[in-house]
Amino acid sequence: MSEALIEDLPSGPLDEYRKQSNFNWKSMKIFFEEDVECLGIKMRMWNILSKDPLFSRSHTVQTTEEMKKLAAKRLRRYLQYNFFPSDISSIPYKKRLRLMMAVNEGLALAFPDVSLKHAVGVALVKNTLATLGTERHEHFLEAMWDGKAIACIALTEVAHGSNTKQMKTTATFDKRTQEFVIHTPDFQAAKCWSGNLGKTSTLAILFAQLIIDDQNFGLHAFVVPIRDPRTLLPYPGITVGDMGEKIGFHGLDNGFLILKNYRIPRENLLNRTADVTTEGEYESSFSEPGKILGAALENLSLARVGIMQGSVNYLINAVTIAIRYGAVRKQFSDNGNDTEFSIIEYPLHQWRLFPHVASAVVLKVFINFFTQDYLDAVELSNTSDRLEEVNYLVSEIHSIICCAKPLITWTTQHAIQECREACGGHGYLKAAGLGDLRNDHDPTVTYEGDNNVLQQQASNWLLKQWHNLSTGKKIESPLLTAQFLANHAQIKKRKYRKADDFRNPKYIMDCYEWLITYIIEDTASTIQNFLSRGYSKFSAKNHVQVYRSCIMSKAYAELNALRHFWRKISELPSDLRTVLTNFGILYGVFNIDSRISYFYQGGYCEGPHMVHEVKQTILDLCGELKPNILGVVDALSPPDYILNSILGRSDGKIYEELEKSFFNNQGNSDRPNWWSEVIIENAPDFTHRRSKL
Ligand SMILES: Cc1cc2nc3c(=O)[nH]c(=O)nc-3n(C[C@H](O)[C@H](O)[C@H](O)COP(=O)(O)OP(=O)(O)OC[C@H]3O[C@@H](n4cnc5c(N)ncnc54)[C@H](O)[C@@H]3O)c2cc1C
Repeated sequence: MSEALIEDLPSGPLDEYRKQSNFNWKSMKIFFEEDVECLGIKMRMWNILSKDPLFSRSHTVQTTEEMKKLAAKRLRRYLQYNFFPSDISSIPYKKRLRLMMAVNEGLALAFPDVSLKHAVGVALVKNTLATLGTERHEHFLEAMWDGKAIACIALTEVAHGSNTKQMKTTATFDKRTQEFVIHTPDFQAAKCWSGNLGKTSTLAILFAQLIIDDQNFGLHAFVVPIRDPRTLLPYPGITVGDMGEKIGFHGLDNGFLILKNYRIPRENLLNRTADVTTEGEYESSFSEPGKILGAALENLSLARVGIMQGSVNYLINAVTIAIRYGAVRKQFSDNGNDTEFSIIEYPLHQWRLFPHVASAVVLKVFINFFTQDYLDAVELSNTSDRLEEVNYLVSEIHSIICCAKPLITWTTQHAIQECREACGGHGYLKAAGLGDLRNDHDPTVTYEGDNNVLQQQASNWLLKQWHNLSTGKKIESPLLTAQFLANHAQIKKRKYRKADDFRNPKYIMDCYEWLITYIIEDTASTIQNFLSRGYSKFSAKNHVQVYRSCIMSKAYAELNALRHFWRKISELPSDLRTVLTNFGILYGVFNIDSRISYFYQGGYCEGPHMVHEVKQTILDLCGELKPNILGVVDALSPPDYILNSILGRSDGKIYEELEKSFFNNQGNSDRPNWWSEVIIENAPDFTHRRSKL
């Protein structure tokens, strides 16, 4: 991909700030996009969709029914387009998945409903079939590749979401007929929330407790036909429906499902890790059934990676809108002078927004490059017969994802709200785009694992490494994310000195290592304390979540993000590296500031100096980053068609767009046809009355 292929941005009110940046934004864009082929495929897709009336962008409010219909029609058209290379199914696994992710990312930016319908109904199901299924599921997989089936993932039940082990749907083997009998015992066991299930899916990948002769072998995945693909009517034995109005993602038909002794062939069990023979024998390639559940759910982490990619893109969209608006919007002047300042000139406005731009920069680079690590690990686990050997790697990847997804989605959630407020009243217009970003992004903190629950898995993994250390075993961290703990004795001795330099990335990383080591040790000893007082392990762990484990997970996620970031930007030419280094530092110090009390509590520092230095570094950096802020946002942002915000357009013509928005708003100046129902009798006509005074 050459810079020449990236179009220049239109001239306008943003020129003044654009001129101030001292690097080539197109070179930076190429760096952010990471993979030339992925960017090419996205650009081609955007270009085609922008010319298709079915994909025209609008700011009008539609009914939920209309939005569901539109999303379903768009999904069908999208599948017909087939944006993947024609040989996609024969491309090696890792490359294939990266390309599929790129297309999904591109779609999610503009059409999140369609993208989620595709992600859960096609991509995720394909991946589940490919990784948990075997050759006997090829016909399902082929149908998915050919766009002949829309499916759904049915895991969550009415009474259980996070605690998957307690799911009550059963799949009982009937040796006589060689079938599984799928059954929903009561309403609380009804499957719910499954995307596409409400109106459109014909197949479900359904998770149920596998029962043979009254023995429960745990949660397993089954392919379950739901609706007749020719009529979209449910098969007998199936009760299925839409869950109703939600607070966002209106085009997605989230559904519920109740099965009454519904029979499926034995072969519909996804049997890569465990099978049931014709004789009703349970055969597992694992010794412990618990690990089967782990393998099945690990497969779902692909969706978590997709969520992180999408979430960072939402963050980018939000900061793009707020920064461009802040550069054009002017309020107040000094000393009666008529020349007003752009609101981006105010230190308070910079402090509210620039750390979010820094998050967008760091997290974009992190997720790009972590995706590669993730795909390497998936490839290894899918190709190796000795699955237990990749256990360490999978566990580490799992823990990274379990804290990175909360970090990224919460960061974005908070940033969108700040960006909405930073655009003042106009930010509240639907046409500003921030409201849709906020509502559509919101469930990412819940689905594919509630953030608070996921974080516990990351902190448990860290505590396990700590336990290994203290019992003389080795740290199980092939990706080296926790290797620093081996140096804990030295790390704990670190103290803040006045000469310490927060502008030095290495020093920031030292702070993080100290923080995490301190919290892990404190958490582990507090758990021991609870255990010695008779608490169960479960209860003891629950009592260290607040102020300890949660913070440990967050800090570990930030450390991982920064590590990837420093490593990757070190390969850049110096102009780009210098600019991005400062964004990385701002990200680090801003987050250290929010945890500063731990540095005092743990004796890392005393007196006011450290906190003063941290805060001053943030303020100084905000001022220093201002000349480059627009350039960085331009490098991150998608094209206007995708951003679809009247406040965030690349030409900066916000007032022209607002005017169009006011006047193109259909019926805006019409008298409402219900006017006669609301007029007030004998209301005075002030054009005919004069004051008697
Ligand atoms: C838009 C959308 C799409 C979805 N799509 C699908 C889909 O396609 N397929 C599917 O199967 N599901 C889907 N889901 C469901 C989703 O995966 C679940 O909602 C999610 O896993 C959380 O489960 P839950 O709702 O039961 O929450 P719960 O587990 O009941 O959690 C409720 C609250 O309790 C807290 N909590 C729970 N346990 C603990 C604990 N041990 N310690 C402290 N706090 C705790 C959580 O942090 C959370 O805040 C979707 C959900 C949404 C909103």
